[in-house]
Amino acid sequence: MLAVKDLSISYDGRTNVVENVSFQIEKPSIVGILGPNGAGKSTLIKGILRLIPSSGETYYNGTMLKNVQRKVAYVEQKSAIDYTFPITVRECVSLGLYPSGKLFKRITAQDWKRVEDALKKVHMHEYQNKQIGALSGGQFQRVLIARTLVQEADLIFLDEPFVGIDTVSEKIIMDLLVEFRNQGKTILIVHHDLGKVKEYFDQLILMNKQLIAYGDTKKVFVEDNLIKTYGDSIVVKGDEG
Ligand SMILES: Nc1ncnc2c1ncn2[C@@H]1O[C@H](COP(=O)(O)OP(=O)(O)OP(=O)(O)O)[C@@H](O)[C@H]1O
Repeated sequence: MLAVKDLSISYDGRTNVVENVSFQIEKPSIVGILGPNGAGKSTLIKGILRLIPSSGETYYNGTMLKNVQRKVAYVEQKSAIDYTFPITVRECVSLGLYPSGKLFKRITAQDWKRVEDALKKVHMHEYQNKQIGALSGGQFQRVLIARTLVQEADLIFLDEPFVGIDTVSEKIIMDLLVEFRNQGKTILIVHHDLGKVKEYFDQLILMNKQLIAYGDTKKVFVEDNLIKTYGDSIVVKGDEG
């Protein structure tokens, strides 16, 4: 279970961009984090992970999150990643073996087998010796998901993983995330395409600096909450399509 309590984050020490956010994810789920541009979605994830200073507390299965980092994976927004870094696909995935950054630990044959198996899962095995810079956006996102698989993370944070990627990659990733959820993992995804929300997410967190609503998608993804989150201009689609 993930519990976030009273999380507030400010970049300048004066104005909060995330304010007093509290929520709980009780069971293994695929959770969408939704809100307009600048709502603080990426900041919320970084604050939960303590990548930036935040006030408040975060627990995973009753333990403070910072004490279970081995079990937590984070795939940042594509725009924040340096594609020119000279590293092959299999080396990139192997970083998941030692998330604490012990780069020089010897990687055993068994470890490489795990890397290869993970690459097969995302249909990227034949690219394993290519440089990451040679991949398409969707292929690279699949490699990053393979890295979380190798890490054996139980709690996975993905920031806009489907932006600018092909539909084949999106389907491969989504199928794997469903498999992860069925194995007991929880995945939180910053997402902005409202069209696929009901299809993709078990639970939602709606926010606009403050939390608007959270819980089961069926209950939360309703017109009233969407207007509170996005404002009156939002066009809410009915169930017919
Ligand atoms: N490193 C930073 N320094 C200062 N301000 C920042 C920084 N990162 C984000 N902000 C500001 O914090 C607010 C929330 O940004 P954030 O990126 O978390 O929103 P978001 O909901 O993820 O937006 P988007 O959907 O556009 O990616 C915005 O006003 C943004 O300008």
